[in-house]
Amino acid sequence: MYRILVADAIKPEGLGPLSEASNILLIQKTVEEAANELDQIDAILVRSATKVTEDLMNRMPQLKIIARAGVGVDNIDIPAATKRGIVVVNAPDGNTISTAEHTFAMMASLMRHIPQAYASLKNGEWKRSSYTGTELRSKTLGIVGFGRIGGEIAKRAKVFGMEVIVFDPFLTADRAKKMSVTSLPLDKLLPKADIITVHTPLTNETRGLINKEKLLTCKKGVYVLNCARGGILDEDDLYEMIVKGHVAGAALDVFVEEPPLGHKLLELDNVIATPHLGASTKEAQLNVAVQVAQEVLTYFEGNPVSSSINLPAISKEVFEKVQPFYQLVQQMGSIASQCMKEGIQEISVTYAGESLDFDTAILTKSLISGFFKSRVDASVNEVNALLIAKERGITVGEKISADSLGYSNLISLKVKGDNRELTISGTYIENYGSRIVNLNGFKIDFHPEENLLYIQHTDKPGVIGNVGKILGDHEVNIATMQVGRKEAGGEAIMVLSFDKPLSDNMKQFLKETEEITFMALISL
Ligand SMILES: NC(=O)c1ccc[n+]([C@@H]2O[C@H](COP(=O)([O-])OP(=O)(O)OC[C@H]3O[C@@H](n4cnc5c(N)ncnc54)[C@H](O)[C@@H]3O)[C@@H](O)[C@H]2O)c1
Ligand SMILES: O=C(O)[C@H](O)COP(=O)(O)O
Repeated sequence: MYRILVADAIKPEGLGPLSEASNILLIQKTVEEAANELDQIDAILVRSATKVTEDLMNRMPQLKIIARAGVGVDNIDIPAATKRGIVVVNAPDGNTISTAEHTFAMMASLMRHIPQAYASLKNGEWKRSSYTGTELRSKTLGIVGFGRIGGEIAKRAKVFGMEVIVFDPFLTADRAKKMSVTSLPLDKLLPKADIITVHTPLTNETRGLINKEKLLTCKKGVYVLNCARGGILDEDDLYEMIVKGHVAGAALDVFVEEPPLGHKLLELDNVIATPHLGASTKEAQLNVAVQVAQEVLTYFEGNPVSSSINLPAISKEVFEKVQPFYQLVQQMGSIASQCMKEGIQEISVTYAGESLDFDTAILTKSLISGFFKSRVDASVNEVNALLIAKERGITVGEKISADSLGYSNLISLKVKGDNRELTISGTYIENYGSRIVNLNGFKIDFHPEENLLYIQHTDKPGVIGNVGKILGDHEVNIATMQVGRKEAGGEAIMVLSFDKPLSDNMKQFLKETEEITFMALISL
């Protein structure tokens, strides 16, 4: 049973797939309320309110996945999660439209003094001339951070007859052209814009990105908006620039400290604000809840997630291509690890075949995690597998080969240890499943089952029969048996599978067969 803590207000209607799963228990409590059961929690679902710190992770030793029902992950300590092998996922586009619409509503409200006029009217006043506004048409809008939300704002601004200039260091010329916006460096954008709106994530680079020095380069009378994250616009500097009259007004949905009770910016008449409402629509909340519920379910079903922050992101199309090989590579890694109980120096993986024509990095991570699972105490998965390999001084390499030896796909692994080397190749055959087709240079063909025994021996009459007899004498039922050899009378291998795990004692009995040169019990 997986225990999932829903620590913030996430729309229950969107969590249907999780609440319906028989192996999942949803616990709707804050971190404080769940203090006594944190050590049993497998997943945590949050919005921006709960801070998922390293300290909290230390109190949650079973935690496997953190799901952010929204975009910004600045409330989650990603490096700490990565180190512990905890997957972090978010809902990258579920609230894009809502936030873009909110920003636009804030912009119109700011320019037309709607909140101030409304408050005045409610107060029994009728001050028409005090609230003369400014049109949006023909104004230049500067968008800093031109991702999903920035892009949606640009589309709306164009319809309002605004000129749109943008700054985003990662923006391609192609996307700028497609979106009909002018891309400029920040120092060129700031003096040109009548209104500036920021839509970057909060990172070390963007914290204080728009500060006093930058605001002084803007037009006198500029309007600024922050519906992204508190701190991208430096709050103290903004306050000073508004008080001095250089900035005409600001619209803020987010603050460094939330709630910003008693904040000096809120005392200014030309600052309008909302309590972090960008994503607060019925639609966005349903979208983000559905997205993270699906991701968490996918994760607990043992499949690769598609919107992970600390794993390479994969699209639905790539996900479908990756999925058949995902378990195969983990099993190959695990077989190699259990056959090589010694210090390892190098692991190299080769991918061949047309059906592997995608970024195979996720498969290599899955393979390495399979390799380490039986070796390290720490929880190991695709998130921290490469880190664990690096910490242990193991070189991991990945290559593509044109030669798939007639298979539609072929994944080959070579592990170099202190004393010996091991090679293993596997393929995935549609409607047939995973097959191991080569082990240590021996052609073989077996399905990686749960309980396996690998035997290397001299090819002599009677050896196979002897192994069968010893197992039979001890009432061990062989489910399948595959044999392979390079040449008659040379070295040969057997791979046997069983319905139940084989006891270590059996290994002792089998060792008495002098032709056996190597043996490994494998459990997958
Ligand atoms: N107010 C709200 O309720 C609300 C809702 C959703 C998102 N957000 C915030 O809005 C941010 C943007 O969301 P999005 O969905 O558009 O994300 P996104 O990832 O699609 O876009 C962010 C853009 O910022 C750019 N960027 C990164 N560093 C930059 C820098 N130093 N200078 C300029 N640009 C930089 C990136 O290249 C990217 O294009 C989120 O990170 C989140 O913090 C707030
Ligand atoms: O980053 C986001 O998705 C927004 O800031 C929304 O935050 P919320 O889920 O706390 O409303």
